[in-house]
Amino acid sequence: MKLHFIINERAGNGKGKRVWKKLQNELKSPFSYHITEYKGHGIKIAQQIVNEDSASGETFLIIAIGGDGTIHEVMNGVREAPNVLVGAICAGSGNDFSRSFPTFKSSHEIDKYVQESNFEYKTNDCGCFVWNEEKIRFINNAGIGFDAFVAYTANLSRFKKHLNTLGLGKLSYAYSVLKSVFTFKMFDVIVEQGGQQRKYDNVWFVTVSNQPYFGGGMKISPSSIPDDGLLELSIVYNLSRLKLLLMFVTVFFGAHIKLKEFVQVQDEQFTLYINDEVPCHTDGEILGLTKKNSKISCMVQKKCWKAVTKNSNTM
Ligand SMILES: Nc1ncnc2c1ncn2[C@@H]1O[C@H](COP(=O)(O)OP(=O)(O)OP(=O)(O)O)[C@@H](O)[C@H]1O
Repeated sequence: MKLHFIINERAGNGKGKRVWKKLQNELKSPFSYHITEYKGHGIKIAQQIVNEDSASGETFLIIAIGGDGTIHEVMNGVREAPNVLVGAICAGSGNDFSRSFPTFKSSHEIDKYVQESNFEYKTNDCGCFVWNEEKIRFINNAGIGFDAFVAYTANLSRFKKHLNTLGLGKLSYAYSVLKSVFTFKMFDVIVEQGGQQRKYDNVWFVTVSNQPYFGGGMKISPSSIPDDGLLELSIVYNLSRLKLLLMFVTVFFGAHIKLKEFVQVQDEQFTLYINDEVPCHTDGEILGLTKKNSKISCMVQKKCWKAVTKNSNTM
């Protein structure tokens, strides 16, 4: 099996580089590797690998080394290519991918997986956000509002870099939540589902989930399963700033679902209508701001990618 690595050396404030350096020296299997040089580069590299290797008909493995953003880019480059398996070594700060999908932890695991003749994988769904007429895929979740605002604040934060340096990267999201609670402006949204429309006022965020976790371990959508052909849309609205802060404590345990200000619906597709400028993200990567009269379609893409799975006690 051909083995490719796509590495974001900057992920986790340099953890990507450290992880790759160690792995590179230890790997016994032949491999090719590609270092990302700018935001979005991971998509182009993955596309290029797929274009070059698909013709052979041979199965090949692409391993992303980085955080959720790097894995997100690799997935958007691979798309529905049938003979590609996707794996990851988590080297970011949030690493929500690793909470629902198996990841490699060592060169030994990778060597063992590649050498197996009967490599195991699981076919999963992903979500799609139609943004400016382009379909953007997400593996973990996509969101509009406060969670995107927090991701934006976290990505710009110098404090995040300091926390990463101290090995406390997971705290950076909590810090950004605290800061954003006092600055974020709530918005109104109309959700269309199954031909019915419902309006929500004073919304903090709308999150569409393919797996339970977001923001570095918060269990926003406990019932989400990445291969059930469905997405879960969660809305938090009409909540005071103080109660929102309390909610972010309960969300680590999934207890927030009992709040009357939390609504969740499940379906294959949703359409959102928004009239304000609100930040949006897919897998924590900022897409931009909605505009006046924005219409965002969101749908599941069933069983469209293959994730490496536990194999002979290796992972
Ligand atoms: N060479 C590079 N220079 C600057 N940005 C890069 C480079 N390579 C990748 N990126 C971008 O860095 C961003 C963050 O990457 P990633 O999400 O992997 O790490 P992280 O933010 O540390 O982890 P997490 O998302 O799990 O918190 C992504 O938007 C990615 O496109």
